[in-house]
Amino acid sequence: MLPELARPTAPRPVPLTTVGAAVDAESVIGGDGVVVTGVTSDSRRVLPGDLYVAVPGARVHGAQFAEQAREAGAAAVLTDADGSGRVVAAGLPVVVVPHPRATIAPAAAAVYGTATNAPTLFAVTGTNGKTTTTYLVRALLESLGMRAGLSGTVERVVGERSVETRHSGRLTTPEADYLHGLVARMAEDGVEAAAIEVSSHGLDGNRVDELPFEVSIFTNLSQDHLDVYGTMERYFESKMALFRPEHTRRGVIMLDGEWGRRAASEARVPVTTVATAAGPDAEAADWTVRIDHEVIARTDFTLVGPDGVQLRSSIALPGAFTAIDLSLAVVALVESGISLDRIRYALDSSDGLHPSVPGRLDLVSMDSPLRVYVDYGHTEASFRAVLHALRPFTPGRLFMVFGADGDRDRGKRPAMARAASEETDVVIVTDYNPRTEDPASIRATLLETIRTEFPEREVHEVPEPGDGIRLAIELARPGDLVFVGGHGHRADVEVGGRVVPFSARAVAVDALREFGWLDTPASARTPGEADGRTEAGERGSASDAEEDHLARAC
Ligand SMILES: CC(=O)N[C@H]1[C@@H](OP(=O)(O)OP(=O)(O)OC[C@H]2O[C@@H](n3ccc(=O)[nH]c3=O)[C@H](O)[C@@H]2O)O[C@H](CO)[C@@H](O)[C@@H]1O[C@H](C)C(=O)N[C@@H](C)C(=O)N[C@H](CCC(=O)O)C(=O)O
Ligand SMILES: Nc1ncnc2c1ncn2[C@@H]1O[C@H](COP(=O)(O)OP(=O)(O)OP(=O)(O)O)[C@@H](O)[C@H]1O
Repeated sequence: MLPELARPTAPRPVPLTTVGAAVDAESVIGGDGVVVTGVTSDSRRVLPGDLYVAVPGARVHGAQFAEQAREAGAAAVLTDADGSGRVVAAGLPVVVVPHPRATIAPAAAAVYGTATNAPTLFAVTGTNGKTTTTYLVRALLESLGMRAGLSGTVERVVGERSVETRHSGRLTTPEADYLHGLVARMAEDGVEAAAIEVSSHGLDGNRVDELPFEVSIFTNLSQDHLDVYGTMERYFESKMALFRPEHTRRGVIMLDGEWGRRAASEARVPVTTVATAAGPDAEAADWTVRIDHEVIARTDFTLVGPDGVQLRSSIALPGAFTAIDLSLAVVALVESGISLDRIRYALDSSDGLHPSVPGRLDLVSMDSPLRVYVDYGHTEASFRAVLHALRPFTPGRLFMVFGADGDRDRGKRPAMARAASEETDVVIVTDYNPRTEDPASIRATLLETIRTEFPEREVHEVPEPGDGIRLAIELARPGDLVFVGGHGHRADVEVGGRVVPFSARAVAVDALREFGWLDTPASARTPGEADGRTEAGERGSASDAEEDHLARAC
């Protein structure tokens, strides 16, 4: 059986006492002569020789799984005083610390050696554009002939190998033990640089501690996650933790808007700023982006930097925001020491960047005269950015099929409904990913805003998302465009706490065929196909161990 993707294949044994010193342990019980070769905070991922970090969580104390960890071959456990009794009872050596979650990263760094042996790491944070920008960083690196890695909402990638995030714990920013293991594997595999999505929850939960980011990108900030943070101020502060010397050497910040300006002034590391040339922050910025020409399949732009240096290029995606995301990626690479001339040469050689960003403004079929896009956006700002991008290329009606996340920031729902109503002609409200919430009440909130504030807007309520997508495609006429917001790359949704298979892309392709928009067999792209990679299995998928774990974890 192959090892997991988030583990080095040739781990080195590290004395438990060394780990104890790295985490400033209160005590190490029974650790003499014990060595560990890996670290995990999930008992279901334990491999022989591991240090299992038993974290007191919101739901359970990880020490409950000490026995299970021992049976899987754990060599020792790191936990707090509350958990240590159970570990001793399970017959394992124990390292005791006051706050186990905060010590996952230093323990993993000590075992995997990631503080000194890691690819050049780029972090991307912000409300919208993290996934997109990490894929653009990776595409740029690959266009320079560099071996690249990635970690984010869609997948974790080491060179040609990848594992989907839904099969590796589902978090955008995984736990620190996973990330350090992944970075160690990248280093072992000759990956030269990698892009990592950093969520605010990841920062709060110490998931990116001890990772030596070279450059961190701030894309933007708008309303999201207020169920957790309460105020935008606290949400902002959580993101700003990334821009401190303990996390990153430098920052690249999109200046446009109040939060961008504040991010630039409150960062505690040297920052380089980017702004749109037409915006009010252009004068103050180190780099500006000007949109030269937009067609639906391509956006041309000029990036102007210090001393007038210039890059004229294009991205094969619609929307000014995609050129902005690419500009941030270019500036981050320049800040890491890669010359702009080298980037220009690479982009000129391929006539701009042709990235594949799974589930972000994803055109479902090249062969259909009706354009249907599937997108992962689930905030007002992302709805507006994407719909503005599509509107100029829609001679007919713009349809939007969407719903809102359950168990997440309820306060953003009216603003999402407002954006959908203002920017489109026909709105179809469906369920999206209700999790444990009552889907009818989520729909009711969205519909109330639409019917009260936009009484003229054509609106349909269709609970089942597949039926909603089918209705849009059935009603559409030549010249219309259908935008499905929310599902993006996802292959499932959570309903009543159960994970149910659902692919908006697959439903859309079937509906295009059913209503006569596609005569030929579907040519729907799968994630990665457009950049030459194919299905997970062919491109070097997760190991059996990883898949097994994941099946159980889901
Ligand atoms: C609020 C939050 O972030 N919670 C995370 C946290 O949960 P928790 O503290 O409640 O942990 P717990 O379930 O009590 O378990 C305690 C410990 O026991 C371990 N355990 C548990 C069961 C078992 O059989 N064996 C075992 O070892 C767990 O791995 C954990 O270490 O630690 C868990 C283990 O890593 C995470 O799965 C969980 O994420 C939950 C599921 C979650 O939904 N998080 C979201 C909010 C999140 O982090 N989202 C951001 C993206 C946001 C965005 O931008 O959209 C992300 O980065 O993904
Ligand atoms: N710079 C940007 N500004 C606004 N919207 C953007 C920007 N970049 C991408 N988007 C759009 O925002 C939505 C989310 O994009 P993406 O998944 O890249 O962001 P994210 O930060 O990773 O979000 P999430 O954490 O929810 O996955 C998509 O609709 C995407 O097309």
